[in-house]
Amino acid sequence: MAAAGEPHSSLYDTIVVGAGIQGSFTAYHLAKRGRDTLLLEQFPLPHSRGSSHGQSRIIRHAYAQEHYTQMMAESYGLWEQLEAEAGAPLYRQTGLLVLAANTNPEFQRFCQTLAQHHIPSELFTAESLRGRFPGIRPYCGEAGVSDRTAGVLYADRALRAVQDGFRRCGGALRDSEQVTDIQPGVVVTVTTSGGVYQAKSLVITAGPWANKLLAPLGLQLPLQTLRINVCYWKEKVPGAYGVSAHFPCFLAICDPHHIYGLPSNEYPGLVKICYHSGSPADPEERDRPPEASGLPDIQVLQDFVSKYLPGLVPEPAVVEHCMYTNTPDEDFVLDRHPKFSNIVIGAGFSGHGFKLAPVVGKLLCQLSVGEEPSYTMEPFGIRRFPALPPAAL
Ligand SMILES: Cc1cc2nc3c(=O)[nH]c(=O)nc-3n(C[C@H](O)[C@H](O)[C@H](O)COP(=O)(O)OP(=O)(O)OC[C@H]3O[C@@H](n4cnc5c(N)ncnc54)[C@H](O)[C@@H]3O)c2cc1C
Ligand SMILES: O=C(O)[C@@H]1CCCCN1
Repeated sequence: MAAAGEPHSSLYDTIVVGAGIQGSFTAYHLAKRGRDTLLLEQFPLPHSRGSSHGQSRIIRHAYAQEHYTQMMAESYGLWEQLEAEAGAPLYRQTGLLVLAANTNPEFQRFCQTLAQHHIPSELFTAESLRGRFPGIRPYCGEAGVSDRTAGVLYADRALRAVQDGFRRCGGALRDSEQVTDIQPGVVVTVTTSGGVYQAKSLVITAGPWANKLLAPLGLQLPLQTLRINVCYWKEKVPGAYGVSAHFPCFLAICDPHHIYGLPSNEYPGLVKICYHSGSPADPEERDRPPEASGLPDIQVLQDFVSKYLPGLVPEPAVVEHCMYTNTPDEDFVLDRHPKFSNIVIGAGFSGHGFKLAPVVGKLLCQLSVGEEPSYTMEPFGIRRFPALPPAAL
């Protein structure tokens, strides 16, 4: 292998830009198939500047959109396989409770998808919720549906495991190398802060930096990058909302944005509860306070916690930060560049892509080797966005 700064003497089969969970899983699948693969990451690993860091993520079959529930069947199997390879637990089953007014159409779609796919689940009324989950104070007319298969993924550990798996299959991972130029062609030439590399195909999985890399390639996707406040709330009685007390993950369908939570586990005595939106932010200046008055997300969460979860102190005890990269419909972008077919793009994971990364990585791998993808790619195509500047294509 060439040292940093020297040109690689041979041609890679594929270069993957961005070692978040999506790029790392793509590289893992490519290397497993024996492809000579280089995974490039701009920051030293591990880092907390993108979207894949932190202790925990929700994993669930439950989705209002059937295409994700379908993909999750395979994703669970691939997570198990990675767990066996890593020899360390990567997730813990806790169950998930979806909460909403029983007339809510999105809630009804969750119920339908769970039933159609025979996912073990249970329906709750406000009364039965109160009986089963004394830590929750449901309002009149509220309903719940559980997904018993859901749980928590240990995110940092999972990211490390997939990168280790990639290396074990012979893949090359170079961190602290920022991609600064991409020259398309039958052979793609990639220049980084540390060297120049060539490959037959390229996969761009750059998280909130996606549009920055795509601009010189004549493409701008309708992506919005948001700074998310990841809030942890103190239990009045330690463990009352914990995994050992069988408190589940939850997703409360609220207007305009959902609120979700994970039982206390990673930080003893603290429950993670977040707002499924944030303030627009450039990933280069993520923590700069927004100029106009930002989203009142923490206030909304405080109101929710005081009304709904009486066993928690209604003020966040710890706040961490993470980035969402949202598409207008919150479906992912998994497609080839419209002009350069050997450049594949994975972007816009809209705050729900971690659990699906094993399948996303497989699909991006299939696209880059020219194989028919295993799922319908209709929801994920670039052409669904009507406002793409035609000059770009
Ligand atoms: C607060 C929060 C909660 C979430 N909760 C859940 C959940 O419960 N369940 C779930 O399934 N999903 C969840 N998600 C979503 C999930 O974490 C993301 O969808 C996923 O991490 C996106 O991964 P990514 O690889 O696309 O992006 P990233 O992790 O940002 O990776 C992109 C990488 O590309 C690198 N890069 C960018 N530009 C360059 C360059 N020029 N050269 C080299 N490298 C470059 C970046 O440094 C970065 O490491 C959550 C996200 C957040 C923020
Ligand atoms: O992907 C998930 O399961 C969660 C749901 C709520 C928003 C954040 N992501």
